[in-house]
Amino acid sequence: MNKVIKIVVTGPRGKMGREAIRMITNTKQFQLVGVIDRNNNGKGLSEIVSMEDQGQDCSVFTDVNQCLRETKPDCLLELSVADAAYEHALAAIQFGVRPVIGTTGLSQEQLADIEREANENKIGCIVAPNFAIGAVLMMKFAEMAAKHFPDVEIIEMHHDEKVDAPSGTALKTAEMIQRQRQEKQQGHPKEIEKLSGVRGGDFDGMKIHSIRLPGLVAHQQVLFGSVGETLTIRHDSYNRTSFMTGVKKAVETVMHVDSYIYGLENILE
Ligand SMILES: NC(=O)C1=CN([C@@H]2O[C@H](COP(=O)(O)OP(=O)(O)OC[C@H]3O[C@@H](n4cnc5c(N)ncnc54)[C@H](OP(=O)(O)O)[C@@H]3O)[C@@H](O)[C@H]2O)C=CC1
Ligand SMILES: O=C(O)C1=N[C@H](C(=O)O)C[C@H](O)C1
Repeated sequence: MNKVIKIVVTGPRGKMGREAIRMITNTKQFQLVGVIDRNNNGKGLSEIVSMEDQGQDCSVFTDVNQCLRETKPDCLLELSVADAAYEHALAAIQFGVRPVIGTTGLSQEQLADIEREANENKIGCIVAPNFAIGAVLMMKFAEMAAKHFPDVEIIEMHHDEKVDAPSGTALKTAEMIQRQRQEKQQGHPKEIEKLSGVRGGDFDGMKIHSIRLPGLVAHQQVLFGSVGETLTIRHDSYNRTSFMTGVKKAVETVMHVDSYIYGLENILE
């Protein structure tokens, strides 16, 4: 019989935190042992979120070290904001707890620190800018296409409560495309922006555009252009259950690895 995986979730009142708690509660081999919330220290989870369809109650902690010391989890599922995620992940590694980080917006330096600490301490750690399987495929397909189409623009579209722009997915997509694409500065060399920012953000010569609107969840198009043709690769998350298959896979996998992994594509068969 598989051992039960004990999990601490950060950001439990958030959109992803609530969805993840629901998934954990409904997964036999997972056990929610604590949550980390910047408010509500000492309360019970049922006092801060609706437990309608959720069975497991647990304690709420504000201090990450106290939480990890008292609950002794196997895995910390990080779903809050970048700076808190950085602090939580480093603390988890020090306690021998494996982080699964879905939070986006961490700097390259923050990610490099987490990678170094995980590898030096031989603690499994998975950072996944997007847990949706379709989004991972979109990124892989875009990487394949970039070999043949060096002209590319990324348009990511999210709900207007999102704090980081561009999205973690857009950045990861650009990084994957960069690995295959021959170096190119796109557009007209004498292009003039008559309205500042109108051409989007520049990532190694390709453009990323971020749209924020109520009604959206998480969507991305990768557009490639060539002579007389375009190719559009698009993914849509219509709700946050779309991320849960990937979260589950990452939590299961992190228990069997002893180093840092960046991107869900590296753990999918
Ligand atoms: N990898 C993936 O597939 C996905 C990743 N995400 C990422 O997950 C993260 C969370 O997204 P989402 O749930 O939509 O966001 P929400 O804003 O709904 O939730 C964020 C949670 O983090 C808490 N929080 C905010 N600031 C801090 C802080 N300084 N310390 C501790 N906790 C804090 C908030 O509490 P409070 O109410 O007190 O502010 C809230 O509970 C984002 O980075 C998002 O980009 C989202 C979807 C999918
Ligand atoms: O904030 C979100 O909602 C999402 N964030 C992640 C990102 O920044 O890419 C993943 C997904 O796009 C939803």
